[in-house]
Amino acid sequence: MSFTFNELRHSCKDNWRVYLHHDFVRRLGDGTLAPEAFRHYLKQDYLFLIQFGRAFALAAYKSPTLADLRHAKAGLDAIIDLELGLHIDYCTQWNISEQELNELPEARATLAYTRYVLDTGNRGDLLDLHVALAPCLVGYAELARWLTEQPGTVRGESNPYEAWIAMYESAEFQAAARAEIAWLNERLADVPPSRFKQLCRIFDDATRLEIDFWDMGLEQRM
Ligand SMILES: Cc1ncc(CN)c(N)n1
Repeated sequence: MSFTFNELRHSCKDNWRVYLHHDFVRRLGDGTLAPEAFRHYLKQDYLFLIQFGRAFALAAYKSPTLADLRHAKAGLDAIIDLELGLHIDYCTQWNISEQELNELPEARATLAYTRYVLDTGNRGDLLDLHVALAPCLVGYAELARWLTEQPGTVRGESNPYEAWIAMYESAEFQAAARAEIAWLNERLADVPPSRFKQLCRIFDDATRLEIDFWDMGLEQRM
């Protein structure tokens, strides 16, 4: 029996839909998201991305081959250079200083999600870790594509969140997500059904933690 990423995604299709089509995402798309909710999300996402950078570094550490090591490095580059670069620019535009970012406490949703992924990677193997990382990379790439297809999505300068959407629909980010899916498809082809079931649990856990992250942003919770 051979499994694919699509089957993994399908195994938690209801939570996957809630994650991708969350109110936070819809409001980013039509430009109606409260600026304070976005600021709260931005600040927490900065902290999130730092921890995810550590998780991709853990993937590099756990990589047995040069190909795996290169794949982990590409994920780390996507987080550190592409996403965190934009975040820091964004924070400047939204008057959030570097000092404020460095003094921020982590919200519970940030702590729960990032430490779940790091713990899964520490106690499991490289496949467990990449499955825990997948909703982050693959999910944002998919939700950017979904947003661009929605008739209610406002593009251009009249949407204050235009640059955010553009970053996730960019060729570089979409390519990083496709590379993650290809890597997962190769590994999933060899796993037995009992192992696939464990991986579905990890994927669903990470997807639910993404939903909590949107909720945290929308309700500006700590
Ligand atoms: C919470 C969260 N999840 C995913 C991404 C996209 N890497 C992000 N920036 N933040």
